[in-house]
Amino acid sequence: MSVLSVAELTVSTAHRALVRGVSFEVARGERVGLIGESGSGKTMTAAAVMGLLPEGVRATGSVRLSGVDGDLLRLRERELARVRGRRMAMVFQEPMTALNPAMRVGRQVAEAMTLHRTRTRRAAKAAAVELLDQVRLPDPEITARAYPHELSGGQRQRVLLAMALANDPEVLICDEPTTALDVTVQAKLLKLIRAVTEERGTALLFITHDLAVVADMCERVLVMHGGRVVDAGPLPGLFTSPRHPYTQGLLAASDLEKLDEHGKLRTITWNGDD
Ligand SMILES: Nc1ncnc2c1ncn2[C@@H]1O[C@H](COP(=O)(O)OP(=O)(O)OP(=O)(O)O)[C@@H](O)[C@H]1O
Repeated sequence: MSVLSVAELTVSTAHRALVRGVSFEVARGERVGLIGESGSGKTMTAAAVMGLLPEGVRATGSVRLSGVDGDLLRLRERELARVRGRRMAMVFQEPMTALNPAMRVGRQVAEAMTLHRTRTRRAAKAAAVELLDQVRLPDPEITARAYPHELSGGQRQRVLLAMALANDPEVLICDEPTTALDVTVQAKLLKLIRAVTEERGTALLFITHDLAVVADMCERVLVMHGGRVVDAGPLPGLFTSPRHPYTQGLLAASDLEKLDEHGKLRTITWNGDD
């Protein structure tokens, strides 16, 4: 059963279309990758789903989330605010802009819960420490009292992941969550995202331009080009025997020789072994 259903999504400014007629479904607990070159419309697709489009950019079509009546694109901001962060949540590329620099991280995680009234203030405080532990932050009680600037980039991304998971959303959207991190930190965070979504049965829409990452993370992939989904299919099949010329080109520009026997791309190495 699909938990997220996007149909004929078009996102445009007054002058041009940025996303054109995109349709896809994500099943409960499924991990779906959204790939394509820079500017292909991945972020705009996610922003439309989350109702976070920038000023002057509008969406048409429909976005449905299981358990929510009606089309998210037609909900009022107040109604949408009840869904966002509760039933679906997002982790962005740059954690510093998503965190409040003047608030201790434990409190920010707790507020994600009290805002939606899923926990009382006292319960949220304890749950925040537990969440920081679940995203494998060291000394969670101490980390909870830290300010964002006191943490490393990888640790801040873990805090954002904890906030995103705070209300146990059905859908988690990650937009290039590891791009700003170095390779070993990136690998650990990816493993964590995979583990926590698997444990909770959270559906994942994972945006990246890195084919190796999507091959490791996702069960299915959508390929975007020029605002459209030009190819889609299960992994590793779509990468081991790509049919669409655009997907073939993306793979040729990556490192196809490094496909291993399971069809996984191996462009990322962790000290030579994984
Ligand atoms: N605030 C905005 N107003 C108008 N157009 C925008 C805005 N932000 C991005 N765009 C345009 O929308 C198109 C799609 O951009 P989008 O960010 O969705 O691509 P992307 O595939 O996520 O790329 P990247 O991998 O670089 O993030 C691009 O042509 C971009 O220039």
